[in-house]
Amino acid sequence: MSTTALNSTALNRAPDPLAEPWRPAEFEARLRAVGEERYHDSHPFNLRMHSGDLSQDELRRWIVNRFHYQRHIPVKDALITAKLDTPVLRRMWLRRIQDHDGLQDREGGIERWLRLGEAAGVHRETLLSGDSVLPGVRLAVDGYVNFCRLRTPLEAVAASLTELSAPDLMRTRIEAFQRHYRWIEPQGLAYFRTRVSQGRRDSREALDLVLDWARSRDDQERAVAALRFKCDVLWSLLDAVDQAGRREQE
Ligand SMILES: O=C(O)c1cc(C(=O)O)c2c(n1)C(=O)C(=O)c1cc(C(=O)O)[nH]c1-2
Repeated sequence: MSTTALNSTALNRAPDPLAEPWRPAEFEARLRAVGEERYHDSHPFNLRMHSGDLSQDELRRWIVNRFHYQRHIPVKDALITAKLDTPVLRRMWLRRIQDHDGLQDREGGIERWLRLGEAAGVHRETLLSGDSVLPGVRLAVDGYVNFCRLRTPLEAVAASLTELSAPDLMRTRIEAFQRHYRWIEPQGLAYFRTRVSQGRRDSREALDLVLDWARSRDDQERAVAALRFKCDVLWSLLDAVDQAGRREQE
């Protein structure tokens, strides 16, 4: 990611009241361009994952640290749900919480991630304790949760639009795991399989809301900036995981 790209995360810039809103197609293209430019599928750690270059320790470290992100997704979705003012919208967002938490014990995305850990030889107690979560990962996840706590519903929902790019990444990841990391038991990949269809549905719904809500140019620019910020969250998380591995090798 270039420095210019980082500096353009203009979350607090002054709005230009005279700026014309972008037409819906242009607005959508600008949102999608953010993902193409800075989604974490092109982070060096993900590239190494996909080409089979990660050691068992590195992959396990990623699973442990990514669990910190996973377990906070329903927390940030609860914060968003509290900002939505109709039953239809709250039901829509509540389903996301249920996708992760399940409707009962031993179900849902968090449980599937715990099983991914077990399939890779990481005890669920290790994941649940959170003891080995890296400081940079904690900060990145806190950043995302607090963003959704403090910003408008439009910005919080726009931040979730990284999920436009997630289903393709899930498919690449499943293939990479099957080819290069056969020591992980295949049933552990259920998390990623489930996210392909969930991510498609969630991102479609979120995109429709953002296109509908952001009518002024200022709102549209805020939505784009929110999505850039979220890309930075995912990128920083992987930076922390990547650097911990490099430190260990020194
Ligand atoms: O593994 C990934 O690369 C990845 C990325 C993202 C994303 O793009 O935000 C999510 C997920 N996974 C994921 O599993 C998930 O449940 C999820 C929820 C959200 C969100 O912001 O609401 N993003 C993502």
